[in-house]
Amino acid sequence: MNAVLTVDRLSVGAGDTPLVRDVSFTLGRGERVGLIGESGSGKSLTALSVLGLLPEGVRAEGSIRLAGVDHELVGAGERELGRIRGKQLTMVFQEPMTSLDPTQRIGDQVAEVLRIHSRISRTAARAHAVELLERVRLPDPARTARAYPHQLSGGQRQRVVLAIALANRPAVILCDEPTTALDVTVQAQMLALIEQAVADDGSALLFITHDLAVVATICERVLVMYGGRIVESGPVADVFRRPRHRYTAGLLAASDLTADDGTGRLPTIPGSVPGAGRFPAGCVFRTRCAAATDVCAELPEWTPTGGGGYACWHPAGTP
Ligand SMILES: Nc1ncnc2c1ncn2[C@@H]1O[C@H](COP(=O)(O)OP(=O)(O)OP(=O)(O)O)[C@@H](O)[C@H]1O
Repeated sequence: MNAVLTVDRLSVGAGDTPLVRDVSFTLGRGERVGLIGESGSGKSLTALSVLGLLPEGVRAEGSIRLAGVDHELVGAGERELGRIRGKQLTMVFQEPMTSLDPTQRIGDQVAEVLRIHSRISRTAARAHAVELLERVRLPDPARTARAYPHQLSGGQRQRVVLAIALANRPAVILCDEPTTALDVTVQAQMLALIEQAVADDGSALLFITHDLAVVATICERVLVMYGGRIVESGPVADVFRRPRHRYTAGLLAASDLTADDGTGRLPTIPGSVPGAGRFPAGCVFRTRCAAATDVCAELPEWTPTGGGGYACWHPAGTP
């Protein structure tokens, strides 16, 4: 595999307290990897370490390397990191207003990230910004470009953040619960956009989420964190069907990654995998779901779950 991001023995701590321990993983070009784990297991600190955005008093050790960048990211200076952030490495957070400036028009904010990293005229950047807003399917992009963040819905704001993240065709996109605050339909549209964007640009995706259905929908590989460590990793289908770590099995059993019978309740499927508890024996996960409601209507196996994601399984042997 051609690794674009290599994290090697990353440890993060605050004073003497270890928070992330000995985490190693790679992301290949165009690869979509989920990072799951209970609250406080170290997912966000891992992603923030990659961006060099750890909070005051929290320090990283180990190695983080980005293909094409000849220096180490752990301990790199603000100047070096500033050249990489927003260009090769971008992040989409859960709450779009933490990323957007409430006093600046949307189009100017998108244009700014283009101009920081490449020498293009203000006019060209503005025109490209409108194209990017169109790419994330915002209605009337030229008008949206003139709007301020408070004039958009939460889902539209998150699309703007995605447009900013995609602006410079990054090598790696880190997403930290980007769809958690959105309603089910908007969440599905956002996932489809992210999937399409990484496919178009060949970016690697690290997707942090609590929602295992989202992982089954969008990711090929998954890393499971527990107590600051990666306790299990592998292709989504393998890890979800045959979890090896007790914690992963518990996480799957507690998840709502199961078929919805239309009642809004989430029944247990008979014949489920021991330990995981909810999947039909021999089921195969589809990881290239378009994540759109209309797809689910056409194909019953693409079933919306109560958690707002999509359980993308179908019986083994079906194409
Ligand atoms: N600034 C900080 N100082 C000290 N400890 C911190 C700091 N930020 C986070 N932590 C601790 O580090 C651990 C990992 O936090 P992190 O935010 O990475 O977890 P997470 O897996 O992303 O959780 P969540 O799913 O709730 O976002 C937690 O125990 C958290 O309390």
